[in-house]
Amino acid sequence: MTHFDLAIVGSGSGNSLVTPDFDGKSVAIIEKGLFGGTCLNVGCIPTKMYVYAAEVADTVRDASRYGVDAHVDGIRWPAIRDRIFGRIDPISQGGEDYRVNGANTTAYLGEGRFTGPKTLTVTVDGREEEVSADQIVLASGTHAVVPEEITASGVPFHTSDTVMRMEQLPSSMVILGGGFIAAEFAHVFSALGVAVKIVARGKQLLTKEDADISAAFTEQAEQKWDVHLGSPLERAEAVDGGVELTLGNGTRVRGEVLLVATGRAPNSPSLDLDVAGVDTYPDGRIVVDPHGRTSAQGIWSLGDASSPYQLKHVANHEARIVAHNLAHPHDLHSFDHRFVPQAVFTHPQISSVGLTEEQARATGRDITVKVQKYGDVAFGWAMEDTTSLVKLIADKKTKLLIGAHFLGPDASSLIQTSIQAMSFGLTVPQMARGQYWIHPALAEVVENALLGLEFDD
Ligand SMILES: Cc1cc2nc3c(=O)[nH]c(=O)nc-3n(C[C@H](O)[C@H](O)[C@H](O)COP(=O)(O)OP(=O)(O)OC[C@H]3O[C@@H](n4cnc5c(N)ncnc54)[C@H](O)[C@@H]3O)c2cc1C
Ligand SMILES: NC(=O)c1ccc[n+]([C@@H]2O[C@H](COP(=O)([O-])OP(=O)(O)OC[C@H]3O[C@@H](n4cnc5c(N)ncnc54)[C@H](O)[C@@H]3O)[C@@H](O)[C@H]2O)c1
Repeated sequence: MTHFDLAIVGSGSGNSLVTPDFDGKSVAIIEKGLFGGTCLNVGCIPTKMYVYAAEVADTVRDASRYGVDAHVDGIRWPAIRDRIFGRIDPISQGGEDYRVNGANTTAYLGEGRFTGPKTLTVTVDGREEEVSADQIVLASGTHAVVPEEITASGVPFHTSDTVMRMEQLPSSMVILGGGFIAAEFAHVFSALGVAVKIVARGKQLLTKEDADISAAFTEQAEQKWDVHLGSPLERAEAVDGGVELTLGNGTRVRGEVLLVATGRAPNSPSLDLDVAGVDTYPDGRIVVDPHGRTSAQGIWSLGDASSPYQLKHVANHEARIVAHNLAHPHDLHSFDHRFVPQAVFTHPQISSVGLTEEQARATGRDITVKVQKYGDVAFGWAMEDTTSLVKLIADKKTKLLIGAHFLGPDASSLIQTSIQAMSFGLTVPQMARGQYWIHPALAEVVENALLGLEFDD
């Protein structure tokens, strides 16, 4: 058994816990998969690199609207794939090497599980190694969940872990799920020329978004993709040249390749947490207090493993808080989950922060709502935009923004002023008229939305 000052399970956000506070102390990093975790290897980073390529293709296809004639001559999938992973894989490998050869770090490249209250056994190349530590951080993330109808059927399928490394582009793809991953990959693969068919059990896509955003997105999606909503999956079969899904309403949806995007669940079951006295919620999420402490003394958790948000910026924030708390036990900082934004990098792009209109009304507050079209500001004219919108929701009494929702180009960037105002308590009048808005930038759509919110005085 080797004893450490700190042991970390998971090299995603967990990797950033090795701060200068641990110089001169011993740290074990336990990682069973690709070093750097989900975001770097199979999540945010490669998906957005594909999204960018998809947008280049869409821009070319759309060029004639502006009097610029152009067309896509071809999509070189291997070139796109190899460019993306040619950049990412060395970063992952470099991160691993850095920890393997670190002055105060020991990397255990295998699966860890608790075999005692502060003891983990890690299986490395079939060998069992015991690691104990004064403090342990569980940054163990989540994995893709695949419905039993798919696993039991034996049909071949991809998840987000594998689909980006396919050998060649299929002619068609069935995507099961109507959430973030489904929406992003539908955009990527359709822009790259694949016929996309979406099967989602909800009545709309992205049902957790504000109802206006979800409805507008679903309407646009139905114009581009073959979308099947509101009927559960009944069975899956391998057919000549691909996979066929049969839905509860009898519809059959067939594609060369199946991508399953039906949510992600915590990796906690494989950690034998009960041995260490670490409590979990029924969904497997590790229970933590606002400082990141689990129910077991000296064991902490952060990121997807324990957070209500499966988002990298939240995992990064929580890692910063836990890194501080590990070194400053008498000055504990707390997670700030007041205004957590999110963006779906699909087409059109979507972003949100705060309450949906439905949630805002449910609080009983007197609210004011403004929907502002991109097409009504100068830059929107330049873009010939007819479908993009901003929806702001404010509390009439406090004049504070309580929700912001964007659907359209640059949604993930345009929302930042709203996040900032909500985080720092700026009122709508302060935001709208207490600063300049560059003319004729697209951000004027936010300025106009703010000016459209109505207050009594
Ligand atoms: C396709 C996709 C796209 C995404 N895009 C975005 C995006 O654009 N923006 C965004 O904010 N978020 C995005 N996310 C979510 C984001 O990737 C996660 O929120 C983030 O990676 C969570 O970080 P983490 O450190 O908590 O967990 P992870 O990065 O998942 O790291 C956990 C690590 O722990 C390891 N591990 C688990 N159990 C054990 C064990 N027992 N022993 C040893 N090692 C173990 C795993 O192998 C993994 O490497 C995306 C996710 C996916 C799947
Ligand atoms: N841009 C981003 O920030 C980004 C991008 C991708 C993923 N993520 C994170 O990763 C998480 C996982 O993404 P996701 O799209 O897999 O999950 P999700 O929760 O966003 O969507 C899951 C979808 O699958 C459906 N579903 C669940 N079980 C099903 C079943 N048995 N049969 C049919 N449909 C079923 C749900 O109704 C839902 O539409 C997201 O919640 C998000 O936090 C973030």
